[in-house]
Amino acid sequence: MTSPVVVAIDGPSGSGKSSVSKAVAARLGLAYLDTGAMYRAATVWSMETADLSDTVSVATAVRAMPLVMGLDPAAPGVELDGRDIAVTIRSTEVTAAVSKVASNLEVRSELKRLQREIIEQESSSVRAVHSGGRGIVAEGRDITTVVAPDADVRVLLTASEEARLRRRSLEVHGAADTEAVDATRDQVLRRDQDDAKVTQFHVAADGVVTVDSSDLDFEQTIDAVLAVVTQVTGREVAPSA
Ligand SMILES: Nc1ncnc2c1ncn2[C@@H]1O[C@H](COP(=O)(O)OP(=O)(O)OP(=O)(O)O)[C@@H](O)[C@H]1O
Ligand SMILES: Nc1ccn([C@H]2C[C@H](O)[C@@H](COP(=O)(O)O)O2)c(=O)n1
Repeated sequence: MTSPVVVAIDGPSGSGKSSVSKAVAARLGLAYLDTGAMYRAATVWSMETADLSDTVSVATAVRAMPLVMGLDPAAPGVELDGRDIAVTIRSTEVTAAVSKVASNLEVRSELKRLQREIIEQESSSVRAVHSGGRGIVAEGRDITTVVAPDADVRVLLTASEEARLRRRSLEVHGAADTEAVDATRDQVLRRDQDDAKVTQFHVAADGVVTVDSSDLDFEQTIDAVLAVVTQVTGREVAPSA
């Protein structure tokens, strides 16, 4: 049995955090936590049950939010009050509003508490005895610095603005021409600007390893992150099938 490992990955929008973290978790047999999905779920819940312009009302709502995070990297569901909201949280409306909710410091404090609880649970040695020594890959904007600064492996996944806009544009519009890229700027660059007021994800903190994926394809980026895991923990990763 290998001991549990915690891998923390931060980075700006479109750098590949979610897709790369999921693949890394699957390759290592670890759980996967998408903390951005938690802020998005908090936004959905606040839209439904609070006044978005009132920070106290939003914080009160989020403290009572009936959220269940799925941790399977192959199917990481998000359940709110018994409803599957995996699609809803990716809507344009939620994406446009999420930075406002994420800048509410009381919301951040509550979600940090929940995130630490999940990371602790997935990496406790008690659980490891039963699960063959799991662990977790947690990704977001403040995991390496605030939520899990003591994680075994800490990675800042970056990419140039151009690469991030192109990737998001291809994903959302199926094209990366000027018009499609321009339509993507708000959800990538404006959001980063707003998010950077409360979190620091552009520069690696001390001890955090930067992986720049600007000139790497998806598979090369996964391999680069796995190489950091091996380098830091000594854990060998089996080649993909
Ligand atoms: N190295 C890469 N090369 C090419 N495309 C990539 C690479 N990494 C990720 N992608 C693609 O870029 C898009 C954005 O990736 P992803 O959603 O994982 O980014 P993210 O950092 O989680 O973004 P956000 O924080 O906005 O949710 C996806 O379509 C993904 O498949
Ligand atoms: N640890 C985190 C994770 C996410 N956020 C905020 C910033 C984003 O705008 C929003 C959604 O994240 P995404 O799904 O795009 O990765 O949540 C944060 O502040 N801290």
